[in-house]
Amino acid sequence: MEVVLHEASTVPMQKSLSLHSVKYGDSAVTNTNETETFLETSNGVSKGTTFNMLPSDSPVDIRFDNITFTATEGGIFQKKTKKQILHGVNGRFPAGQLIAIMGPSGAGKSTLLNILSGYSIQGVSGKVDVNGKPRKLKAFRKLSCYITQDDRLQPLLTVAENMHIAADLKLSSSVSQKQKDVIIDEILATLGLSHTKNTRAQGLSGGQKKRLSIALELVNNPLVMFLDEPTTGLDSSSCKQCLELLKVLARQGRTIVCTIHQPSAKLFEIFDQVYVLARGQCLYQGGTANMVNFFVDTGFPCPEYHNPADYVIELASEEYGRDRVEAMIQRCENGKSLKYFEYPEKILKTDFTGSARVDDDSGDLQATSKLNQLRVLMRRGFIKLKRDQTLTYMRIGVNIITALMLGTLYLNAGTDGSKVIDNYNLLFSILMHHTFTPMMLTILTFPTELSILIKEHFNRWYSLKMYYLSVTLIDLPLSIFCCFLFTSIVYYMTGQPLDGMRFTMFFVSSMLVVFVAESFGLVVGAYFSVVNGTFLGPILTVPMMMFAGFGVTLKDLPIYLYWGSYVSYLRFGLEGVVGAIYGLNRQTLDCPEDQYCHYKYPKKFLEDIAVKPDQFSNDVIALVLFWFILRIGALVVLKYKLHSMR
Ligand SMILES: Nc1ncnc2c1ncn2[C@@H]1O[C@H](COP(=O)(O)OP(=O)(O)OP(=O)(O)O)[C@@H](O)[C@H]1O
Repeated sequence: MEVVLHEASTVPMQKSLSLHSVKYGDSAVTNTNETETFLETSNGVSKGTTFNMLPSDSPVDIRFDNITFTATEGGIFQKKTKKQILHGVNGRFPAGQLIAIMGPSGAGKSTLLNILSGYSIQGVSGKVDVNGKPRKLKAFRKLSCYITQDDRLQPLLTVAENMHIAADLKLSSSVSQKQKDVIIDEILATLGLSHTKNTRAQGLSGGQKKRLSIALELVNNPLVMFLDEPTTGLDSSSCKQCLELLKVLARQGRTIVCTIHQPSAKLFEIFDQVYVLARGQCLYQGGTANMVNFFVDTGFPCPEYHNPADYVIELASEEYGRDRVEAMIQRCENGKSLKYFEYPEKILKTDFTGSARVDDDSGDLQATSKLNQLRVLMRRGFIKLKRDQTLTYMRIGVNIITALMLGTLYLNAGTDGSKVIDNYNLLFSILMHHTFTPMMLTILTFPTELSILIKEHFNRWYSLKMYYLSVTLIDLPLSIFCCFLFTSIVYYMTGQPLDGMRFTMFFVSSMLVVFVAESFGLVVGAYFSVVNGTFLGPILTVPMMMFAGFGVTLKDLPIYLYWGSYVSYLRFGLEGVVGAIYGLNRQTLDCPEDQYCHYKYPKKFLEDIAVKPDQFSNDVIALVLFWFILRIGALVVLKYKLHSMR
């Protein structure tokens, strides 16, 4: 059967093809045994390709009434002010249509898109109906997806790997690997990405990245797609390809809503329906072709040879005065009027029987089990770790170089009774290394992950807890390896006692300090930007150093500041490593004949610095508690952050 894309004015909904369907995930893969030619275009990505995924459920019709959005402005210590962005807008986005939300910069396009997709929930009032019933957000999220303006892809993974990870997370476990491969191949072929399968996402062109972003969300066959400025950054040919592809997807019965800035006349024609915003109010809603009639009806016709898309933006920007804008808002009744829709009787359905999924808010948001999410995220994490060789080698290299430097600087300080203070300084330097290296690495790298997390989490790829657990686990092997390497080199070169027990205590204390510092970095990185985090991380670590007993010993700490030693994880780390080296009844230290050895007796040294040598188990418990609390803290901060952004 040949399905040819119709003109924008016709309304071909989902075709009834002779199909056999394979149920997968939320939807169905529907295989036709005939070729569909979607687009009559020479440069269209889909010409002659077979695209067999049709939505399995009834199409989704979105209607919104009296939508108002009020933003709260003002920082933590500033007076809060309210700013109304959307002013009671109304509208209807029927299924099977490619819809553009247009308007000048700041008109409220992204705000409206965010509200309709369910991404923005705070400060919103009004009503959104899905197939005639009030939208159930959980159910709606299960059948929709949001594609952000910036391409939030995993740059180190190839196109095929990105797709397989998406399929493994977004398709039910009952779908076999073979079926997933078929789905992936089909999507990539349709989007013209088959030849880039083995290219890493970072090596794709802007248009290919955009198509990959769409491909990833198509994996579970959503009925509704929201795209924020899908053509930004693309050349005119790529823009056309991208919009034509979206039109194909719309024609199959999906509701596709995009925000777009100022399309050329050619691009504008591709859309079925336009929704124009001017300062948070609806200026026009209806068929693309009818917009010119609308201008005539309001008494402000579009000048001859003028692109209607340009004209409407000029109008909305008030280039021809505010009164024209007011007249148009009134004429389209702020989006209530359906007069300018093409074939309103056909597309503006009122009978929505048989669309069960729009009501189904039962079960988890994610398609697969928690265990599967963790497994897939760990797999992705290890691939990234392996590919990000610069960072991985840098981490190993920094540990080796720092260990060699400290080893050379404090050569044999561990056995020499005249160098006990030097050795103490070394122990503190080691803890500084274990604090700053992992903390700064996390503060610098985590915020870049955050944008991908926000997109994937909103699109229901995985739960936040599983993502967080994977982040925690993935880094463990490399952190342990680096710490072991560092400890072994420093310990041996500086002549610390070669005793298995002492070495183990030393390594365990060091390792726990690394884990705590990493978790602290995660709390900071989850909340603050890279710039603020880079400033705050070290600043907040300085009091920890002060209260650890370095510089001012714990004995000399003023009583009113003693509490500080309990909140400083470095204090427990220092106690652990000092106990490992000078505790366990260490014998008298060697003292060179020509030297004065004030701390020849380790016991005296421990007394002077007020460190109890028998506290190792308490130190471990305290550090594990810090680790645990900070990890939970970072999860809470992340959850808050994801929630507050909505
Ligand atoms: N959370 C918020 N707090 C304060 N102001 C906001 C908030 N969200 C949106 N705004 C303001 O609302 C207006 C509309 O923003 P929006 O991002 O929706 O515009 P837009 O039409 O998508 O613009 P552009 O095309 O430039 O992306 C802007 O002036 C923006 O600063």
